[in-house]
Amino acid sequence: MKHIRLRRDYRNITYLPISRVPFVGNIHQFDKRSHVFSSLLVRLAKLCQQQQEQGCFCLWYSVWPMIFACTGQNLATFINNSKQLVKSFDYTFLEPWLKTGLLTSNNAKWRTRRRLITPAFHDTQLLHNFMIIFNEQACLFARRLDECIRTGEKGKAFDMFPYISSCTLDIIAETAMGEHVDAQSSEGKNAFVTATGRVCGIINQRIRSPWLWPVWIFDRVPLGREQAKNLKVLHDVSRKIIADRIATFNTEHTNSVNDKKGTRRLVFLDSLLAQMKSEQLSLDDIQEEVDTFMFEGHDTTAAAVNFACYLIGSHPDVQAKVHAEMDAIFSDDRERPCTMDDAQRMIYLDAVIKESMRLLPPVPAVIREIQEDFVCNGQIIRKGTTMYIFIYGVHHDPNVFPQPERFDPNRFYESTEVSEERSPYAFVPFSAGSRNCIGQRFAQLEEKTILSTLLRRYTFRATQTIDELELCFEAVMRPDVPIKLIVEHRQI
Ligand code: HEM
Repeated sequence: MKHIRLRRDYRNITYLPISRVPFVGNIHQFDKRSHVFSSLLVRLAKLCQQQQEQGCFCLWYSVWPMIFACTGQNLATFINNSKQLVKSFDYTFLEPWLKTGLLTSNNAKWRTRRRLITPAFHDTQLLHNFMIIFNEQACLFARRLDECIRTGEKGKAFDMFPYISSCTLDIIAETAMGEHVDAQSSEGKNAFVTATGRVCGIINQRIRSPWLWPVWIFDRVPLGREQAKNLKVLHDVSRKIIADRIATFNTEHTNSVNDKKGTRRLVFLDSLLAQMKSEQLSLDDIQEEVDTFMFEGHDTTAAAVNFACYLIGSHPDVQAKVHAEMDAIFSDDRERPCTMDDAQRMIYLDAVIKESMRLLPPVPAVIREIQEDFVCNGQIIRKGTTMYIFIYGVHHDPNVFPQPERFDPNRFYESTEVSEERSPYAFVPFSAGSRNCIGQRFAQLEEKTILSTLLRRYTFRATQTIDELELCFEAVMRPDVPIKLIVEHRQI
């Protein structure tokens, strides 16, 4: 009965030109190949932006409806609604690793945690420490690229992603836990680094494979056992680091706060430990938040930097402008660390980063479970429905971004009337509302530091078109075909 009522309620948004089979829904059209399924979503988003007022489409996972919101206008009606902040079933796949940390928790627990953790992301002393870490790791990354250019065949294209990913992993491990995991120097020999990469891969694979969703099946198959083995490595490491930090916290904490040249840099973990007593956080509570930062703060920024390098490398005119901005800020100094002031002066690079995240958003969708009936642009959405905030679709709405497939940083650079009139929900790479990304400022500073370090030294040349990348909408967007860039030293 419930299904019949839902079918009636959603009939206006299910007319799209793909057929639905009773009790199967659209499952038969969900291609196993992630990039093929992703391009179906892109096609449907385009159609509903052209033809519909509601700006959303519905796919049926058997008898369960999944609604994809594809315009900023329909996000506005529910993204800020305090009753619609609950994450969907999909996030339970993260729980074996993150338990119920900030990303996966809901309701009262999420509210308390968000209140506790937010100040750490606005702490100037912490951000200052983080800038030092960003710079150290970005320089190490540049040295690795130098080596690559020196030893590789000159002018040969290669995949930069593994280098970028090790850099962002080193950064998040040091800023979250104060720990050097040496992803950039250990060449895959560090068990923690290997386990992080493997667990992220397994989670994505499980999301794509419905037969692995039931816990009682997943725990018994080789993939589930492999995840458990790798998670043990991750949990053992983060638990030991936290325990060690607690043991020395009381004595060293005062030094670090009072003396900026203290022996140890304050990191997120210290901020949580400081609240441990007053807010009665347990060791488990702290561990789930540290693990959450490790997950959310590593792959997302790596994808963002990778896509930005690719798009810069595909547009020589844009690259020339970024180079000119770098020269204006740093003149010909390739080594000076990037400061907060420098980052603020990178106005064009800022527009390039934003336009990259519009065209290729690192998180292509976020998913909520509707908690009570509500009306969105005249369309009733029922309690229990899975609602996708389809960030990729929203960013490609031609009514807001004319010629949406064109990479044009001027959309964010020149403050035109159009951009001022744009809805705040038309560009949401970090989601929006009270459940947005807590690490947004951190990520922007990290990206600017890494990109300015690279763009002072190198020129990128892309060798593929966007279509050739075969984009896959997973928890973090990834190209199915690795992005290959030619990296050369800049001629001064
Ligand atoms: C370019 C990089 C990043 C992008 C594009 C990004 C994007 C997002 C998005 C879209 C969400 C909403 C997720 C959802 O509702 O399911 C989110 C949440 C979150 N992000 Fe990020 N993120 C980035 C970097 C970071 C970093 C560096 C950190 C930590 C240091 C971080 C920590 C978090 C956390 C903890 C949440 C959950 C917030 C909550 O539910 O209250 N993110 N991020």
